[in-house]
Amino acid sequence: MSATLHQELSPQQTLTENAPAKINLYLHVTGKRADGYHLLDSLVVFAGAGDRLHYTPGPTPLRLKLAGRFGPTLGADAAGADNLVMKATAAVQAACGPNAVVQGGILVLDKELPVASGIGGGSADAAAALRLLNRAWRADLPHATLLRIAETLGADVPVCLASQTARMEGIGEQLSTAAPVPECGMVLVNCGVGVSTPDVFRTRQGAFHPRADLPAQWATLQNFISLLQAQTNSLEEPACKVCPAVQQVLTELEALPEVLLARMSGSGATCFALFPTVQAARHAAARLAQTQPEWWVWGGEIVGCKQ
Ligand SMILES: C[C@@](CO)(OP(=O)(O)O)[C@H](O)COP(=O)(O)OP(=O)(O)OC[C@H]1O[C@@H](n2ccc(N)nc2=O)[C@H](O)[C@@H]1O
Ligand SMILES: Nc1ncnc2c1ncn2[C@@H]1O[C@H](COP(=O)(O)OP(=O)(O)O)[C@@H](O)[C@H]1O
Repeated sequence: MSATLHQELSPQQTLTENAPAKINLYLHVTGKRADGYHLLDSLVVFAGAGDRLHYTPGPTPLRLKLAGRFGPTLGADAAGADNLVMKATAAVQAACGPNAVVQGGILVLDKELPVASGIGGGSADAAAALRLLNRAWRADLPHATLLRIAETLGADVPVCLASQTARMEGIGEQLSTAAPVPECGMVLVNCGVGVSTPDVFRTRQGAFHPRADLPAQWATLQNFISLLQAQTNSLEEPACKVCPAVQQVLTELEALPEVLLARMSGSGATCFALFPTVQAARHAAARLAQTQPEWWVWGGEIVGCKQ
């Protein structure tokens, strides 16, 4: 957060929610609905990387300020009603009962995740706003109500609400529990080119991929990686056509020492790689950040790994 914003906030009153990046470890397009939306099957995890949303209650109206590395990318216009944070805020307000204490004040979004990049930053922000204002305004909306609101905000918002490893099907509304993934490290890389989700879905060709057969528990890290290697991201090939830099990112990730798997997340362009340890991932990220200083590179942990 910038020094100016810090001065506007009173730290004692400020509440904060993390908005972790969503990573699709595999993503199969399994079919297409009559309305043109594609059916998906995906194993979703959350990374230690993320945006942060801060809220300091105060007089109405409620304002949103953008900060962080990618705040300027989102643009000043994006601090209005179109921002998913403000849409989530309006939805919580509309659902509040008479005992809630709805206030104005200031929301500060520390935008640390690249925008329109396949890791659901906007969805994570919306989910963080739902959790944060439900708490701050003492709205006490049950999880089921928040989930219904989340579905109206975007296909990835429901899975971001709990921000825990989950299997995601339908267009994102069908969530089921998935076994915690074995402890490992992750690197995320974005080449700085925003990729349009509709363009990628339109470019996809060929047969649909089947629903994956997942075990109830992961026996070992090797077992986990082997199963992921047998899956794919159905959107990787079309994304490479829309944005050829994705292939370069994948090639660089595959060349890193100790890498176990490299793949694109969501509709791109962010790609991830898995490593045997968090330390190996951090070393690999530091190395890549040196050779590709223009890229956004992060290395660290997956949230909620099996210890
Ligand atoms: C692909 C995923 C996988 O997690 O991640 P991201 O790349 O966004 O991170 C999501 O399903 C993205 O869902 P969402 O973020 O809501 O997609 P939107 O941008 O609203 O969709 C834009 C357009 O893409 C197409 N679309 C989207 C989702 C889907 N399941 N089928 C589609 O055909 C539709 O043409 C839609 O109008
Ligand atoms: N808080 C937000 N953060 C990012 N994008 C937002 C936000 N609010 C609205 N948007 C819009 O949502 C679109 C998708 O953003 P994002 O969630 O980053 O994509 P993806 O799911 O592909 O990573 C952006 O192009 C942007 O215009």
